[in-house]
Amino acid sequence: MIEFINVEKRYGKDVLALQDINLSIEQGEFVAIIGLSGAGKSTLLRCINRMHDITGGTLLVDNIEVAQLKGKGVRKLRRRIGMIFQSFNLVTRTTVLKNVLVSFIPDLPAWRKITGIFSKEHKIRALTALDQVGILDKAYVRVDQLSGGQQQRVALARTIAQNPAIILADEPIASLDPVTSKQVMDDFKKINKDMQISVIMNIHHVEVALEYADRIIGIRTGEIVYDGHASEVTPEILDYIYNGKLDEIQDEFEEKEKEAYV
Ligand SMILES: Nc1ncnc2c1ncn2[C@@H]1O[C@H](COP(=O)(O)OP(=O)(O)OP(=O)(O)O)[C@@H](O)[C@H]1O
Repeated sequence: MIEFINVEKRYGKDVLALQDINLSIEQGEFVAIIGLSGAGKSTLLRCINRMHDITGGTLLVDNIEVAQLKGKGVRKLRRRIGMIFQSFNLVTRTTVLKNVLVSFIPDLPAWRKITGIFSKEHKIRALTALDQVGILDKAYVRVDQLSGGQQQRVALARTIAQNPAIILADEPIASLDPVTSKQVMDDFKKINKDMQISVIMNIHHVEVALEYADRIIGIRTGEIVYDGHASEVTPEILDYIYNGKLDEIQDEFEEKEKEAYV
């Protein structure tokens, strides 16, 4: 469970990125965070795994106060929390399997780290993760030979191979076309339902958020202005979250999607 209690995040003295954040996310939820650019979505996500430090309030992950953790504690926290980025963060010159195996490096004894020899168990876990996202047949293919959607699935396999309790996804489909986006979102949904992994996702595509997430959190200038079930989100609520600019944003995305097809 993730709990934000009166959380505040400032960057320097002047930028108040998050304020009065009170939130409780149970294990196994699929949550989409929506809001205008600059509203504070990434900041909220990145406070959970301590990529950013909060500057006020309390943030608990499974009853552990994240701000109190030191080196080893932070590493342990991050083993429980997978992170997926828009840009996939893969080593493209090497194989899919090697990219997934990389997630085991922190678990290896020193001699294995040096020789780069992974155990049979690690290989089985990596191949199982690839199977779970439907790209087992690509295990020995170089990443740079895959499509964007396939690369995002490799990133997802690398994350689930760690056996995380939570996956944070920061705009995971922003650089994908609509068809590929759907495949990747289906993977997230499957992983969430089958493995009970919590998924907390920042997403610009409102209609995708409403289709896939169970719960929507709307952020506007650093504050939560909506927190409820996806089925209860009305056009008025969206209008408020997006400060009346939703149509503008949708047009912009449609343009970008057209470009992705070219
Ligand atoms: N490292 C930083 N240093 C200073 N200000 C920052 C930093 N990161 C974010 N901010 C500011 O904090 C606010 C929230 O930014 P954040 O990136 O969390 O928004 P966002 O909703 O994720 O936006 P986007 O959708 O464009 O990614 C913005 O005003 C942003 O300029």
